[in-house]
Amino acid sequence: MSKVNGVPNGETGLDKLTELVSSLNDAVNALQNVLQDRQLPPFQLDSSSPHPLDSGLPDPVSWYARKAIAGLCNKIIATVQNPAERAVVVSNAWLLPVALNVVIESDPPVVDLIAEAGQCGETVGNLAAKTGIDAAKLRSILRVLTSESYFKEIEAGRYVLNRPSSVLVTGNAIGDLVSFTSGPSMRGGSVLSKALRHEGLPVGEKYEETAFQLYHHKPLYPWLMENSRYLTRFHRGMTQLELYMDPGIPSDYPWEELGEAVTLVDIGSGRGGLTMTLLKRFPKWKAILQDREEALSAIKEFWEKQATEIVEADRVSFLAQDFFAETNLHVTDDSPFVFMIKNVLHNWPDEACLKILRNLAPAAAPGSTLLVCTYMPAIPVPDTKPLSVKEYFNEISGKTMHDIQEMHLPIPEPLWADWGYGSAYETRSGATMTSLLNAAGRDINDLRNLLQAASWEFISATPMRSAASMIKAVKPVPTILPN
Ligand SMILES: C[S@@+](CC[C@H](N)C(=O)[O-])C[C@H]1O[C@@H](n2cnc3c(N)ncnc32)[C@H](O)[C@@H]1O
Repeated sequence: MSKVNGVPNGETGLDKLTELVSSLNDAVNALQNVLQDRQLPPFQLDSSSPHPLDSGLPDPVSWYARKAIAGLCNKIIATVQNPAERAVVVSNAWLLPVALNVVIESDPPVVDLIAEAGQCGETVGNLAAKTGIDAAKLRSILRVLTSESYFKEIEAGRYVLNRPSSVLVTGNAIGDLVSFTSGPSMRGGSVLSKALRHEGLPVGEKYEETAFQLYHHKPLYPWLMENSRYLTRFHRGMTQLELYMDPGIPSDYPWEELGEAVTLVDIGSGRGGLTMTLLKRFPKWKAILQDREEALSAIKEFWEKQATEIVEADRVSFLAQDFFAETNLHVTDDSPFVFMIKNVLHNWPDEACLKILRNLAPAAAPGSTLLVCTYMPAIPVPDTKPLSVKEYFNEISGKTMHDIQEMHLPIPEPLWADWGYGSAYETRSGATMTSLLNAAGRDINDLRNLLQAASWEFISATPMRSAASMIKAVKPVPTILPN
């Protein structure tokens, strides 16, 4: 099983590149079998229509096969490409967000003009005339995008929309989000290495300013308040993104195990879409949505529209609660509190997370459950028996997500240890939060330590068809020492 660079694998006799390509074939076969079994159309790059698997809840095999394929393709490129060439190409990767920003933010947006032109496509000359951008320079930027499979150049200088570029068209919430990530966020990130070096500060001193702040001279949230165009688009984008990146959260966590009648305390709830889904599913559940005072009226309005009967039955309450202040809630009936912190901790550095977690203490009786839904990049598990990609998909084929969770399978070789590029969304989210908010991506050990430091006992981490995992912790019951 052991492999040394360039030396054939002892068991299979395959060199690394052949092993990667054969694994890729196995992952593609697993995905194609799903398409066949479910009578779904083939994946098309050049069509501008979404594939049925681009939204909704995917089956487990296609969820993991797409991760594996992305990870393996990237490892194949890294294996064969000249490292010198790759280093220069990768270090120029800033051109990609910049090019996306050009086609979204031009007036009118280049992406809209190309979409409107339909199958005939639009020429760079017309795009230049309508946007005022120099044609030669625009073409140079568009080449960056076509080489990454955004748009197709059907003849010299004529472009059509394809599936990857279709989500950038105005009105699509993902385009809204990308206008922020490829613009203000990416510009903030450009000074991240300077911010990380703590330039000008004595050794050991903490750098409080984020990279975003260093660049924009304002922390993220005050900056967004002053740039309302981005604020609206950012919120719209984040809400929509959840549908693509977290489709499995309502179905993949064993919610029913929490009890027949519980009160879900949703901390930093936002609109509380997941909580709403759960209250609709479990008629005896209640919820307390906690958020900043200024966020509450929009949250209430959302519930009054989307879950009128739950609001009228008083099963939900809305509480202005700063999570940096102690929670003073008391259970008033026989529905114990279950605390949930979803997509919040990844925004904050450790000290702030500790405050948030410790502030639950007054309301958390011994034995209380806390669920933390957050990104949790995988880490190497050196002692596990390795599994090939083929074995992995044979094992999970036909199984439910619950069966797969129970199997505790390692990430298959040769994707060691984290699906590689297949988990790019999660790893990039962690580092983006470093740049925007001085937070950092946390693996299972970091989360365990954080919870323990706040007197919560880590119980389990459940993978879901989501970029996030669900961490369960409990408030320990104090042991009574015998006299
Ligand atoms: C990234 S959103 C997550 C929202 C929601 N939990 C979800 O999963 O979609 C972070 C939420 O934390 C809230 N928040 C930020 N600072 C807060 C504070 N100091 N106290 C309470 N809520 C806060 C924001 O208003 C926002 O709704």
